[in-house]
Amino acid sequence: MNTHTFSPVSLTVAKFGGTSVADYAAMDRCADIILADPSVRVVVVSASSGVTNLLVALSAGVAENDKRLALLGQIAAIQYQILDALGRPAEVAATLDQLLTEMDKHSASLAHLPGEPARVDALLALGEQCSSLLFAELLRQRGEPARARDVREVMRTDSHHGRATPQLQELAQLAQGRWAVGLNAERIVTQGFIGADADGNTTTLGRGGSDFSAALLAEALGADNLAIWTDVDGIYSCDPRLVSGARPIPELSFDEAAEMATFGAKVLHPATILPAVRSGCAVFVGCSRSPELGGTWIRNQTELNPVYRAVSLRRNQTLLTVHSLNMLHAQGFLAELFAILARHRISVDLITTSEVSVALTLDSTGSDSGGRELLTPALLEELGQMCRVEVETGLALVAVIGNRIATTAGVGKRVFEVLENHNVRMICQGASAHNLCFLVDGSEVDPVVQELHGRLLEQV
Ligand SMILES: Nc1ncnc2c1ncn2[C@@H]1O[C@H](COP(=O)(O)OP(=O)(O)O)[C@@H](O)[C@H]1O
Ligand SMILES: N[C@@H](CC(=O)OP(=O)(O)O)C(=O)O
Repeated sequence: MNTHTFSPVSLTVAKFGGTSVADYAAMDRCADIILADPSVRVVVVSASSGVTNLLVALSAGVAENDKRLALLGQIAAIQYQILDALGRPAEVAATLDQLLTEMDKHSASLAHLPGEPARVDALLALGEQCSSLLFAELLRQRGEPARARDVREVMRTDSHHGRATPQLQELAQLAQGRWAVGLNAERIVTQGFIGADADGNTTTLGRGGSDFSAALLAEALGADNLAIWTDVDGIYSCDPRLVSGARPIPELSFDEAAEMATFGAKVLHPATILPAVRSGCAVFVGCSRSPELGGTWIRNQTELNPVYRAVSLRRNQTLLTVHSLNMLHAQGFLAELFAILARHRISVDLITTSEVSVALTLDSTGSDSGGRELLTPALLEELGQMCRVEVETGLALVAVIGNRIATTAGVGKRVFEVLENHNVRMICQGASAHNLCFLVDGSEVDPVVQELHGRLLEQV
């Protein structure tokens, strides 16, 4: 990242993801980045890599005590590696032990009452509490005034455990009142992913939610820049783990980045862009292991606006199709359908309609399973009273992202040539200038994406 672009009075919120704080060496590299940039006053960390997954496994209720203790042991080993490298300072060691004891207590309780939402959130939140505690100590040992502060002091949410909604006004008031004043004196290290409701109960924002937390804090504090430090040197034209010809994109518009995140570019949580757009904060994505490689800047406007920018994919998609002859020439059917979905807190993602059926995918942001769990028996029963319902799982959503997609001749032909031998289950095109997307069977998606990327983005 070019540190010279920041004036001394500007404010950057920097977020470091799980791999960036995976162990002591990784955390130490993050400290280099922070110390090189005086504008970074708020540091948001995720749990060390692997810890949230282990906590999720515990939250499902591990009844066999040996197995439960083994999972706790794996978490403790990750945290103690860092604590040991820090020389086991007594106060930090004592606080870490308290957090690990809480993990033990909550996981023991969930072994008998699996999935209890408030307790699950209390358990999941402990990963970020451990990493922020250790990272603040590391910064202090590097000679930098820094304090771990509990994000629940400011990150007010509703009480919807597992997928809480931030309360923006309260968050802004609390962040301005409690954090803004002291920012020049010491850097704040805080937790992504977690928040608290008005009664002080711990909540979480959904899997991968630390980017979102950092964007919300940047907005609440009026930051100039939000830096997302991760394990890739920017946002690529496709997931580099899947497509070897994918290339980093130096500059993206907010619109393009939002589409990419929504349609599966895991490097950015889908909700990250909106707070940045609202507050006019520029977003940088770079690699904490190799900051010298630069990264992607996301801004309101970009110099280049190519038709084809990227291909994204989302696995594990669920398609809900509702059929009813009552829909024929009727008024209000869709309104009723959406009212039911809204009552069950389901946000519709893609939608296509015919005279007698509606097919839709679910917004599965923050879900590990593509939103399958959102289709509760109560919802299906209510829908079943007004129409015939079909649920298909195991699909994958592919999105071609760029500019003027809906108004450029030949886009459909180039995309669908690749799909000649595949069954396309649903197509959405036309509503957005920035994407064309379709569903295919999950087992076919890798070659489809590789070939599409090759044709649209690798051929000159
Ligand atoms: N278009 C893309 N550009 C870059 N990375 C992508 C893209 N799509 C998916 N990814 C994946 O996102 C990963 C980084 O996201 P994530 O693992 O959530 O990071 P962190 O733990 O830092 O939050 C990368 O390792 C990469 O495999
Ligand atoms: N630790 C949380 C939140 C998060 O955003 O993590 P990461 O930044 O490593 O994706 C999770 O794994 O869901």
